[in-house]
Amino acid sequence: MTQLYLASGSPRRKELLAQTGVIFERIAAPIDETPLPKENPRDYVLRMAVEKAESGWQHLEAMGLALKPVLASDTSVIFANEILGKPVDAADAAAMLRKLSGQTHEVLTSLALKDQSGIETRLCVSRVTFAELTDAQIASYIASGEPMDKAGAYGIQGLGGVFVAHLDGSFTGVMGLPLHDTAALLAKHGLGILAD
Ligand SMILES: Cc1cn([C@H]2C[C@H](O)[C@@H](COP(=O)(O)OP(=O)(O)OP(=O)(O)O)O2)c(=O)[nH]c1=O
Repeated sequence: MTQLYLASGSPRRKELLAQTGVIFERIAAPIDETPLPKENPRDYVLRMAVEKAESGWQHLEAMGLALKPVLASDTSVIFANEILGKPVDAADAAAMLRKLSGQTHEVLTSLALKDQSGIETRLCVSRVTFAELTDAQIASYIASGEPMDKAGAYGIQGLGGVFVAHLDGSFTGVMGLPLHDTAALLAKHGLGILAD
């Protein structure tokens, strides 16, 4: 029986949550992902997860589904205090990858768990250092199609992993769902993943 709803359309989040063995269903959680003027990146990613979880909860209520906890998450790449979301086109992806080349950036992944008692959040912060990328490498990476639906225009779990010279943080967090933080949050709400 379903223990949890995942308010996400991300195939990465589905795959990562499935690794825990929790029995879940995915639900829609449409929100407006536009940052507020001068919004701090940490505030932004936390607000996105909260809005996705609230939207998912409303969807459950509207569909008459059982009110089980709703988990949502958001991933943004932050470089020089700028929020790099998903690229809008190939030129945008190339511009993002040129910025990240040879530099260290932060990947922020937020979690929000909504249930009848309220909503709880967590923030996972990772630091990722990219190797220097040539224009030819950037062009061939974009031609692979991998960057387009990913924050910061790369996927650490795919071909983009070859750009990552160093990671200080959570691999699963960078990929879209930090499993250590997720397990801790779920355990607090009675959804233990491993026996204590
Ligand atoms: C940095 C990075 C991001 N990503 C992905 C994870 C997320 O799916 C995406 C960031 O976009 P998000 O807006 O966080 O998520 P989403 O729109 O894909 O899914 P939903 O809002 O429905 O949950 O970037 C990777 O897959 N690998 C990476 O290394």
